[in-house]
Amino acid sequence: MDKVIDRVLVSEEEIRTKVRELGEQISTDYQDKDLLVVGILKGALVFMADLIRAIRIPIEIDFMAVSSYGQGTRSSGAVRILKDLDRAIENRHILIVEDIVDTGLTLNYLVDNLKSRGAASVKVCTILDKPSRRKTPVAPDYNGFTIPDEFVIGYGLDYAEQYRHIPCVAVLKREVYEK
Ligand SMILES: O=P(O)(O)OC[C@H]1O[C@H](OP(=O)(O)OP(=O)(O)O)[C@H](O)[C@@H]1O
Ligand code: HPA
Ligand SMILES: [Mg+2]
Repeated sequence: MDKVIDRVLVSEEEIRTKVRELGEQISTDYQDKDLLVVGILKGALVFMADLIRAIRIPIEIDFMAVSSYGQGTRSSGAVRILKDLDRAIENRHILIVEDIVDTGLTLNYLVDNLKSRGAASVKVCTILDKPSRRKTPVAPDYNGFTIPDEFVIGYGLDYAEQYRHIPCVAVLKREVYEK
């Protein structure tokens, strides 16, 4: 992996500690509420698996798959639903789980989309936030780490569908995508 990793941005240990804190906070905020945790595939897979095990209240989970990045490092801006929720979400409290908020276009689309289905509330938990690249003013309700404007891989995040399995968050070497 040294061939593609420029440097580690967030270590496994830092992620572990942060996920525990986020799980505690969410458990407190949603106690006595009917919470549906919605993971956004594929990027959120790893974070979702860790986060739900740090939540101490009863929850249900579901998944959506959307794609806007395709093969590259730039968002196309057009969000496509590749897999939708299994059930209706009317009057339910929804927590969207994302790996990263970058331009915000994916999240903006998802929040509007789920609100329009009559959810009681729609909030967002992301492990990474890259606010310097926003094209639309959205902010996560829960955030693990604010990161600089660099393309990152690992902990679910890919470059051209690769490197999702790396257990930390690392900066991708520029020469990998500037060939
Ligand atoms: O804030 P944005 O600029 O919209 O970027 C964030 C989104 O882009 C990535 O998904 P992607 O479309 O690459 O699909 P993937 O999760 O399958 O990698 C990431 O997982 C977020 O969903
Ligand atoms: O930095 C990133 N890495 C991987 N996928 C992404 N999707 C948005 N930003 C990123
Ligand atoms: Mg991607």
